[in-house]
Amino acid sequence: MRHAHTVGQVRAAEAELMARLPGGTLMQRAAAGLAATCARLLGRVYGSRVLVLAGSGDNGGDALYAAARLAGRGAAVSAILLAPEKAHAGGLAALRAAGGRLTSDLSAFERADLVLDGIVGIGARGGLRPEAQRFARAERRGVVVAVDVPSGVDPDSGEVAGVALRADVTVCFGTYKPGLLIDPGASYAGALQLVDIGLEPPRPAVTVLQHPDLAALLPVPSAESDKYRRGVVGVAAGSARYPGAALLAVAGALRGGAGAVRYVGTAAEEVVRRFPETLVTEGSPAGAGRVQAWVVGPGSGDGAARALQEALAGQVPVLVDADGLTELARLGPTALAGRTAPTVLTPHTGEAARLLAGLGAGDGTGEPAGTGAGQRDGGGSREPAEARLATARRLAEAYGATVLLKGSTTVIATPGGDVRVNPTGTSWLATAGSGDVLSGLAGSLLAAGLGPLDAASAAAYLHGLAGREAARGGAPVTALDVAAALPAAWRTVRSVH
Ligand SMILES: NC(=O)C1=CN([C@@H]2O[C@H](COP(=O)(O)OP(=O)(O)OC[C@H]3O[C@@H](n4cnc5c(N)ncnc54)[C@H](O)[C@@H]3O)[C@@H](O)[C@H]2O)[C@@H](O)CC1
Ligand SMILES: [K+]
Repeated sequence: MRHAHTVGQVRAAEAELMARLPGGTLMQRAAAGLAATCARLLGRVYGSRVLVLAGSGDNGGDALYAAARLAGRGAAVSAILLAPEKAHAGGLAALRAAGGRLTSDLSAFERADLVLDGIVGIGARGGLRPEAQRFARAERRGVVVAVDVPSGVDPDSGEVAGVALRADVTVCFGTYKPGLLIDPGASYAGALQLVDIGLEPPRPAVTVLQHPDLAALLPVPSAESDKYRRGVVGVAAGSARYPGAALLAVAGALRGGAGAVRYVGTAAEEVVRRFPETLVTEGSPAGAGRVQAWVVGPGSGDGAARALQEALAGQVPVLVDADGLTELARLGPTALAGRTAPTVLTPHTGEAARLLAGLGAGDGTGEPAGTGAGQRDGGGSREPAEARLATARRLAEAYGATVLLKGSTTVIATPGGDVRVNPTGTSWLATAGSGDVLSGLAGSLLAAGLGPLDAASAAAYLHGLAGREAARGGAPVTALDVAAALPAAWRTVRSVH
């Protein structure tokens, strides 16, 4: 599990630690870890060409001290100072003493075996300044190692206002920063290396799961398991207008670890023809047999209102998606007020906007917020990352539900303030119906006994891996391909232990 902390949290933890340690200790720890990673990347330090890009703050200080260590081991180190009069004095003196030299020759960037990006770290304000921008655009041959954060990436949100330096490796100090885990920042960070500098930060702002976490979370049938003990997931999806959504949600649910899938709705015949292992009922959730979790809404069209009401009235977890979300936005958060079992909402950006608009609904003061049931567009994710984090948090708190906000980096937030971001996403998943597969999958994990945060984040993780697996070699994928690749995704996470 990777934990990330905001700049504010890092600064507070650093201040607390620095008060107990001799001055400069943290920077030396950071520089030692940074130099060790650079040495590993170079293989042979002696005779290698290293270029330092040093800004005016402590990020530049880290880079200069690390470069001094490399110079001490025989690397030919040169440094470009972006603001020479404000460069870190101690770091610069150390580099000079070790034989490093200053340069203003930009071609050094292109020639270096390794570039240390110490332009700016957690002190970044706004987009990269003009004098730094040319490095983001320059050609280079060697490895780029970002110090703490790739310069130009907002450490808290992952936003890139304009350009940023693309790193092969980012060496971060004390804890990961959210911007390294969230796109677009994540795509600039390369491989992440954490250097322990003794920081003890509080509860993380953002957490990211890794393969071993998934392997520990995913259900394994025991010797006593039968299909009912493994959980039955009810899927209320599909309509005359969108029968395919029923098939896709069921396809996801069948690969989610529940012991059985119970489909309820108008597409019963198609579902059982395609997936004969499914239990089917033509009615609505109230008339169906017992389930351990409901998935409501994919392609439900006009049937969404009744299905949602009946599913919410039960005391099992309910996952609401698509037309179910449009209906929930119309009703507002009061529709969930009496629930004792968890609710999971899986909006894309357009649905999230409807849910936000729905915050005034249902309390007698707001206008109904729905913008047309049955609408299956608006799945884009161009909203800034920072806004997406805030949106997920706000919806989770206001609706008292776990919210999985789909996008290039899917964000999962709980009403209690936990936030996870999914690291496995791929743009190949931006394909019609892939959200329906995700809903079925997450509902199935809920029925199998995972809590709402774990079910939603494990589903996003597996779904992303399955998307990558299906698109292997650069082929376009369909939602059914993603569902079919889910078993491979399970095997992948279980193979790493
Ligand atoms: N505070 C600490 O205890 C520690 C800090 N460390 C390092 O110190 C860094 C933070 O240092 P600072 O607080 O000095 O801040 P930074 O060095 O990250 O940035 C501040 C400087 O960058 C310039 N700057 C700000 N935004 C910019 C932009 N968009 N484009 C170009 N330049 C910009 C500012 O003029 C300012 O002088 C961390 O990222 C980490 O690398 C580490 O040494 C570990 C310990
Ligand atoms: K940096």
